[in-house]
Amino acid sequence: MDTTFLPESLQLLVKNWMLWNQSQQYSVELEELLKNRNVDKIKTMFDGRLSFGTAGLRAAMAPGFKRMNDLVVIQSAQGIFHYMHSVFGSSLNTSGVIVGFDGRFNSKRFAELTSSVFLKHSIKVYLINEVCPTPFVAYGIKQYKCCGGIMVTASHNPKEDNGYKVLWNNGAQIIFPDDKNIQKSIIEHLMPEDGVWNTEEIYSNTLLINPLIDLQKRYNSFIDGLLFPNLEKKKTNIIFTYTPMHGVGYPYIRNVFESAKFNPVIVVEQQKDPNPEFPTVPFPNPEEGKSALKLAIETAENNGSRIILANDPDADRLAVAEHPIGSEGWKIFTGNELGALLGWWMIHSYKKIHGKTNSKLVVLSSTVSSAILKSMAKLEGIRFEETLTGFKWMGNRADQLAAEGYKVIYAFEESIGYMCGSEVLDKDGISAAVKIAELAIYLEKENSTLSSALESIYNQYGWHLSINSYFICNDSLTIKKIFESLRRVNNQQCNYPKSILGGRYLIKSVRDLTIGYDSNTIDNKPLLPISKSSQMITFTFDNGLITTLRTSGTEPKIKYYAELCSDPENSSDVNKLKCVLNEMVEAIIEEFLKPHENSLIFRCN
Ligand SMILES: O=P([O-])(O)O[C@H]1O[C@H](COP(=O)(O)O)[C@@H](O)[C@H](O)[C@H]1O
Ligand SMILES: [Mg+2]
Repeated sequence: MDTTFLPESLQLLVKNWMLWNQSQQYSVELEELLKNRNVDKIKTMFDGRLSFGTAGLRAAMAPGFKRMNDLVVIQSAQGIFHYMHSVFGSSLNTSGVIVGFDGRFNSKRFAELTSSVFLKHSIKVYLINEVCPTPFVAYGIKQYKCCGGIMVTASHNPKEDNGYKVLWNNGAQIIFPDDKNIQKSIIEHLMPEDGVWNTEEIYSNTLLINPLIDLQKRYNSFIDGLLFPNLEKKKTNIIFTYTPMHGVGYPYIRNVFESAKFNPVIVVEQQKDPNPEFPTVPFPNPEEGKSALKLAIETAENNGSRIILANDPDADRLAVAEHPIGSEGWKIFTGNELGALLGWWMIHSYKKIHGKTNSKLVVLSSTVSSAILKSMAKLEGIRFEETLTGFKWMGNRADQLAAEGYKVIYAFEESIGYMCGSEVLDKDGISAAVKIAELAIYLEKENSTLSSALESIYNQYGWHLSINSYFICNDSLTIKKIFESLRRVNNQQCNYPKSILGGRYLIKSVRDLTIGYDSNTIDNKPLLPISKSSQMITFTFDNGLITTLRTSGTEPKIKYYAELCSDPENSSDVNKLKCVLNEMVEAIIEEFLKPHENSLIFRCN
């Protein structure tokens, strides 16, 4: 193949990739690109390497070192193996690793290649040999005392993408310094080792174990321990409709509901089996609301069901919709609202089982999530902590807190991610579905619903109104320009905006986690870790509104989050609060992000 038209450094990268790659599919794609002499595209695919973002490695499946493909998977697995070996030594052989995969194109193949790399080094591999939820890998690490785990998934991303979540021996996703050390180790082990391409051999290797049946049993007993005592779950008029969104969830939900003695769910027939084409949804992301839940709503209405449970395709997130009796339509709970409901229920369940709360209990949420959990914790005498975005932060913090003698009973993030208990140190859409179904049944017995329980929670702990959304932006220069225009650096000093709407709402403080500045701390250093490779600025206004603008670590998006809270004692004027929130969010978008000027792509629903 002719590569001479490429700049020399890029030529070398493409040649190396061709030399090491043995996958027919990706060579054909590369040939096509070379034939078309698409230098810019080739540069974006080859120049650099995939790095660990909010949830591991994630990219489109295509040739190149910056894309997901067989070679990049082998290189990543080799990097992980060698780093793990340097940390755990020979105990890695016996403790081993656990590997899972979702139902996307190539996921199984990537999991087999990963297993092959470890088996070549005589490391025990627990390969979950059916598509499985991401939380099963997190749970399995702790159960089998593995040195780590890998889940091949791109969760809710478009069908062209795939990804690689890497978890450490504590059962949480990797963070600094392990992510940086693995990245370094990958670069030191780029050449595929002998025999790793031959995935057929893995199935005759005695070090390969399929733990699924045993793992499922153990997981069911974990769920048993989470259940609210003495709640008769079969005696209910509630029928739950469930969709796994063409992903992995259905057999697992069916199994867990049966073992926890719920009535079976009604499943959305068209979406019940894994399908990498995600044919019935524009985006396989239950966070998208109505557009993603259309078929679930139809199924529910045809079956007299008034509650929908939806997992994202790797079943680590949960969306819920309710059609309260007598109301006009469906209420799709936001991630924050569901966070409040589950938080309240986890605390309430704890009190029911143990009599009362204590100061060693902790709840966690990410810094872009609603402060409702913080407000609840304060009134309930429980410790609260916030972390950066993504469960890798909450999982690891929960682990540290456990080592300090605390008990983390719940963690959540606004992007419909929930961790009930701390046996799974990651978000888990299956246990969250069980807990929310249980709450709905409990409330039914009290003549209440999820929607009215939410209202009571806000009346008790203060109203917390939030608006979160995003713009799509595929151009990194535009993103840079937007955030630079917010910093307006002059003489090495940042000049962040001081107000919006011509001074109507004043900004009280600014935290910039990209450059490591916080106007609120004595030394101006933020309390949370900084990340130079992603953008994230938080503004706090003098009326209490907190807004964060950040770039996604999993998709080409600029996300914005805003919340305005009322005092628990003074929550009467909710409508006024809503108007102020809407007005401010509109102004923040127009003045800070300038979507038209910057050609940002609006969300489609
Ligand atoms: O895109 P980002 O960086 O905002 O990240 C998004 O996706 C992450 C991974 O979710 P999943 O594991 O289901 O893909 C979430 O942890 C995060 O809260 C969410 O904002
Ligand atoms: Mg997911």
